[in-house]
Parts: sequence; C-alpha cells; structure tokens
Amino acid sequence: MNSDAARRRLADARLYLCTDAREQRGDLEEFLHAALRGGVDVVQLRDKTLDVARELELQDLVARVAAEHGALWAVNDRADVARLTGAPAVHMGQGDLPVPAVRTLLGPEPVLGRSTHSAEQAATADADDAVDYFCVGPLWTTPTKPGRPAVGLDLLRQVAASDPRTPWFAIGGIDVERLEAVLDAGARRVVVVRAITQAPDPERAARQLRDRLEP
Ligand SMILES: Cc1ncc(COP(=O)(O)OP(=O)(O)O)c(N)n1
Ligand SMILES: Cc1nc(C(=O)O)sc1CCOP(=O)(O)O
Ligand SMILES: [Mg+2]
Repeated sequence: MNSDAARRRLADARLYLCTDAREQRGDLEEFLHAALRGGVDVVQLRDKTLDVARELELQDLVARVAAEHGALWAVNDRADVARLTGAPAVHMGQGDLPVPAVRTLLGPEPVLGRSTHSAEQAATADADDAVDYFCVGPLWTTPTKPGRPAVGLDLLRQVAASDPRTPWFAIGGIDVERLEAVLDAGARRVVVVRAITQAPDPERAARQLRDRLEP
C-alpha cells in the first residue's frame, strides 16, 4: 500500500485493533483473518514480549493478511522495524521517539500516529502537519495499559468540541457496551484491544463494533 492509499484508508478507518502475538495460542493468522473479516480497518501488532527477530517475522505475516483484506497495518514503537518492513503506518506514544525524529528516520511516507492523554497533547498533535492521526485515552482504566490513569469521557467531549482537522481515535476500555457513550461524547473512530483479542468469536466481536460505527 503506497502512502496515498494508506492515507485514504486512514480517512475511512473507524475500527483500529491492537493485538498481541498470541504466542500462547498459536493462532495469530487465523485471528487476524477473523478480525479483519469482521471489519477491522487498521491493525497493529503490539507485543512487548517479542524479540526483534520474531517481531520482524510476525510483521510480515500482519502485512500479508492486512493486504488480503485491504486493511492498513501499523508498527508500534519501533522506527527500525517500520523501516525494515516498509510499514505503511507507525504509532508513537508520548514516551516514544518524538515526531521530528520519526520523520527524520522514516521520511514523509508512512502514516504517523501519536498517543495523547490531555487536551494540550491532543491540540499539539492536531496542529502538527507531521502527525496523521492521534488517539485520546485511556477513557477507562484498563489492564492492557496498567498505571495509566483514565482521562474519562469529558476529555473526549473537549477534544471533539475542538473539531480536530486530523483523524483521531478514542482508546482504552472500549467495548460494545461502552461504545454508545463513546460515540455520544463525539468520537467517530475507536481503538480496541481486549474487546476483540479476548472475544470467543473475534469476527463477531469486530462486526458488532464496526456495525455501530459510521460506514
Ligand atoms: C493506536 C494506538 N494508540 C495508542 C497506543 C499506545 O501507545 P503508547 O502510549 O506508546 O503505549 P504502548 O502501546 O507503546 O504501550 C498504541 N500503541 N496504539
Ligand atoms: C495500548 C493502549 N494505549 C492507551 C492510551 O490511552 O494511549 S490505552 C491502551 C490499551 C487499550 O486496551 P483495551 O482496549 O484492552 O482497554
Ligand atoms: Mg509506545
């Protein structure tokens, strides 16, 4: 996927999945197909337990499966892995490489996402031409990101009211039961981990979320 296609795919994206490598279950490929059939638009392998050789191997798998479904895929944290795999997207948190450093290393092509946890960080991300999307969260405390305090739906309302020019996603503790409140607060795009990774039927879980988001 070239960079124009990646940005077009991002513009349409509503449901973003971060998944671990499912090493204990050995079903990553099957899982990815199911989630993507269910309507996931963007997929990111987020697994801090992987050594870099294994991550490179699995990123190739993610790239192949995402391409089969016309989905965008993103590398988390590591600009070296993004460069080596030619990833169309990369995600950086506040504690990861700063945006200018990512652009110095990777150039203008990859879609670049940024985590934000306050109105100020969201405004900074929105004002930065080098940032293609940002995430706001965690809305609720979540075992997937221990120690990170919840920002709550009020921050989401505040960000939505600022009418960002940049695509942005809500993240943290979102599941199908909470989705209505997230949409009511003004989000149009969501990132989930457990709502799909821990679902007994990942395809159904993804579809339940995607069907409630705009086309
Ligand atoms: C899409 C997306 N949003 C947020 C994050 C979190 O990034 P970060 O704060 O750097 O935390 P880690 O994921 O690195 O633990 C993300 N990875 N993806
Ligand atoms: C990886 C991550 N980043 C967050 C942020 O706020 O930046 S919240 C989060 C974990 C989201 O997991 P779940 O959907 O299982 O609650
Ligand atoms: Mg990070």
